[in-house]
Amino acid sequence: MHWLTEPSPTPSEPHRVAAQHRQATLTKPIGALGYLEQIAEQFAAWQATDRPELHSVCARIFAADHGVTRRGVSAYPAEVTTQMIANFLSGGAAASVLCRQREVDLEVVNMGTFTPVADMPGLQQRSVDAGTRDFSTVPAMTEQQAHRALNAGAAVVDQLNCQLFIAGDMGIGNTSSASALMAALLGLDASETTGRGTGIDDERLAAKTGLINASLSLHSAHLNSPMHNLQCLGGFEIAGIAGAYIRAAQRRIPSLVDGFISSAAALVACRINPTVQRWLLAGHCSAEGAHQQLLDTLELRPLLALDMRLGEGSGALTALPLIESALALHNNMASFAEAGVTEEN
Ligand SMILES: Cc1cc2ncn([C@H]3O[C@H](COP(=O)(O)O)[C@@H](O)[C@H]3O)c2cc1C
Ligand SMILES: O=C(O)c1cccnc1
Repeated sequence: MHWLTEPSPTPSEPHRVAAQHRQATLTKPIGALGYLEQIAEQFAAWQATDRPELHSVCARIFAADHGVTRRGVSAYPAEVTTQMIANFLSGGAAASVLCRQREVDLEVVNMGTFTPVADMPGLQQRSVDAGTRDFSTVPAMTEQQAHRALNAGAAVVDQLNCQLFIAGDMGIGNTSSASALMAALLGLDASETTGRGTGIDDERLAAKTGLINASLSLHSAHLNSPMHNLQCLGGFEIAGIAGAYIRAAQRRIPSLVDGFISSAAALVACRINPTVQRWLLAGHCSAEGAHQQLLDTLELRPLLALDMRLGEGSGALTALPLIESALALHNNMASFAEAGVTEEN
């Protein structure tokens, strides 16, 4: 069997049940901590313990350039991708600040930019090619490139030693790729999956939507499997993130999914290997309009909805304190018996 389709382990149902029983003994009305209780129970199942803890979180930002940027689909020029790689590593990007604040280990993975990026501490060079090709005229990648990008994502996760993985994305133009993938995989019109990304106006949004629909028609004969969708419409960073989610699930490492782009990568991952879904948790719902539907399809409930639309892992990193609170409550609250509080009638 190819590694991509190796099933991930099943999270421990007995430990989920044990954690549910513990929640029922804590000094609060039954269920009163709402979704925070289910998060603690989910971590119990993932870690196969009734007292789950979270000490080590790793974030990896996958960066790549997109040929489709030459069609004016983004409010920003493609060179921002490489400029932001330096900004992540010098500590000035949103993701850098949030990682510092929460003591999250951060590295950037160069999956393939138009211009080479010099080595820097914290940068992994895993370039597949100098950016993808323009998917509005040709397939974004060859099948071999798609596999190389998926393998690179897996290799990143193979090096990790952590209890929770966060993937971030950086790639000017990548909302076009994500929207095209979502439309192709869910059989939707691009008008249902396409948004403003970095903030394009109405006119450019209409052009972006039209371009994606035309691209779906162009590649229609080939859009017949998750791999072929990824190859025709994907980005190297999206493929890297998909490969990372698959390998993380296989290694029993849960992934906290970020925004629209990483969710599109999660959809690709789950279509390649449906057992990945049980190792995913959604950090937030992005302001990119189609994200909620994507999360519904993935059966993931976002922890936050703050109108963020940045990517980089920023939404997932912002949600991290809620997970820490869920686990602290689960582990440290007193039971009715310990506190001498009378239980329900
Ligand atoms: C300075 C800057 C920092 C970013 N960090 C993430 N993105 C986000 O915006 C891009 C996607 O939007 P579009 O498809 O419209 O280009 C991606 O790079 C994504 O990571 C950024 C964008 C900019 C401009
Ligand atoms: O939700 C995201 O990941 C997103 C949305 C807009 C631009 N960049 C990223």
